[in-house]
Amino acid sequence: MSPPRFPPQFANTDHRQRSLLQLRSKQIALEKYIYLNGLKERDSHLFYDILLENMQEMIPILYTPTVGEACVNYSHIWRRPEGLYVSINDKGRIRDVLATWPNLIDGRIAVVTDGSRILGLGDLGANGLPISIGKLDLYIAGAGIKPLSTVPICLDLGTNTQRYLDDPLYIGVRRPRPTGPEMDAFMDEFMEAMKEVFPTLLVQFEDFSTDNAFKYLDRYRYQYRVFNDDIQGTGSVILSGFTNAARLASAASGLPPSDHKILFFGAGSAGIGVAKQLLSFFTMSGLSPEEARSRIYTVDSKGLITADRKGLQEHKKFFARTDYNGPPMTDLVDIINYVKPTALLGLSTIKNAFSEQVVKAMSALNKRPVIFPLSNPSSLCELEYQDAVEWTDGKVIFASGSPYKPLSYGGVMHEPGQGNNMYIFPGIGLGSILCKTRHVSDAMVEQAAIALASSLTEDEKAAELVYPRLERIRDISAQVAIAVIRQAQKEKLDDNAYLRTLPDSDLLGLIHDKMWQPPALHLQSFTRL
Ligand SMILES: NC(=O)C1=CN([C@@H]2O[C@H](COP(=O)(O)OP(=O)(O)OC[C@H]3O[C@@H](n4cnc5c(N)ncnc54)[C@H](OP(=O)(O)O)[C@@H]3O)[C@@H](O)[C@H]2O)C=CC1
Ligand SMILES: CC(=O)C(=O)O
Ligand SMILES: [Mg+2]
Repeated sequence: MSPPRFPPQFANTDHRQRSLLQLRSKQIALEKYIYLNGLKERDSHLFYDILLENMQEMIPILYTPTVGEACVNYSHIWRRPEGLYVSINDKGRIRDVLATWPNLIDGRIAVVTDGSRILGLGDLGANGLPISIGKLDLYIAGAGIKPLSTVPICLDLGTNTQRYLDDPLYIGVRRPRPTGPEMDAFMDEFMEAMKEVFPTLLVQFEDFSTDNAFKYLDRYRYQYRVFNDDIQGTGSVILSGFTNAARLASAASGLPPSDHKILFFGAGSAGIGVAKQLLSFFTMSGLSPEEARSRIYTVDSKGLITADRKGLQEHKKFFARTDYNGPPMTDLVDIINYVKPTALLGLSTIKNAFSEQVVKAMSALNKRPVIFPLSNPSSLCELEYQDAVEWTDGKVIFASGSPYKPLSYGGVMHEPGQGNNMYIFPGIGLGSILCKTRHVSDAMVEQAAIALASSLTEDEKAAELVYPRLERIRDISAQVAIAVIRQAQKEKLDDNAYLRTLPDSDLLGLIHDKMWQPPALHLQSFTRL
């Protein structure tokens, strides 16, 4: 049978517009996600073509916030296999399961989640796969990684979420999650098998629950080419945004950078990962490591974290305060009035935790308070942008994990920042792949942050942005990638001698040349429809 024919008057631009029109005709965000997912299957080049042209519109669908909804409902909206599931029942033959992936030779980057903490939505089990897919779409769109070289993986290890175990359509293994030695043995076999099957692959750990996020990063970071996006990627992106925010705040207050004080609301993998990375803001401002640590305060569900608290988890100990000996301090306004922070960062998953009283307390202490409600998706964000602007009379320096739209207040347009690791991981991945680094070092992550912070254009600085505009993400990823490559070379972690011979301008050119572009659309590609 001959393939279906298309009317001769069909033109590529029509097809782009038709797809966009169909997308825009859907009123519900999850329906837009399902539509785009189908388009990717029918014609992936067209999908990436319109993604690159319409990032502001499409990234919030493919990534946070809508990807959160897609994950929560994944078993119900599932259409087709689109990633690799490695199940706890595959223990003993994980290598064979990985070897079923169709593009073994091309595999360069895998995003691996175990679904145990998807965004702030909790344990979604096997429904977590769309987060790996969404992150990899950002690698493709944001850093020009070839689609065929990306490997989305969800470890299907069970779930402790009863409603999924009870759901007849749940696509994952119906059992509680493994713990301790059983989980460790699975992860050891998985990582070993990944190295065997995909020898040059970079692994990005994504959305593991906090205990396992820290544990497996420590366990594998010098053994394999691996990094944890929630700890290191988020640390890097917030170091960058905070550096720019502190400059604006200091310009208003006259406060030297080293006098900033940061209060973290939320002390999980993201909160502590960011806090550790922000130490270098203070050390770069001239403080000793110990002085830097003293500028950071952390709060969890029990209040201000102090060293005298019984049973304090390991990852919270480093920032636990030894200079407060009073009764537990649990009210955020009290904590703010005690600490007197210049910046309040939310990584707590608690919607609207930054109430009007909280924001006004920050405003009373600071001419320009830095407030970053970073929890994802938007339904869990600690503070709406509109409230932040109104309650600070337009003075807030703001970045959130999920996107908000610019708004007008007091006759002036205000533009929020998006403090999301999506500005960092594509460049870290691209740089790591190109220079064939053996590991992703802390200094590489730090250099990525510095490159991102310095990437603002004059126009973006004039608009008082703390992050660049999303349309420039490929340029930004290229700058981040250069910084990552140069640092890997400095530490002799790289294995691509040619890149060492290139001056920065040529290296930048090479990076741009390596970025994948969707091929020019032509009608033949539609015969699959
Ligand atoms: N913007 C970005 O790029 C990124 C954002 N995130 C977001 O950060 C959030 C947190 O992620 P992660 O650290 O892994 O998650 P965790 O669940 O490990 O951490 C949440 C933290 O918030 C604390 N918390 C919970 N309830 C309260 C409360 N009522 N008052 C004060 N603190 C509270 C928890 O306290 P306790 O320890 O006592 O339970 C814990 O320390 C998620 O929403 C995630 O989407 C993550 C990565 C990147
Ligand atoms: C952005 C991200 O990685 C998270 O919210 O987990
Ligand atoms: Mg994450």
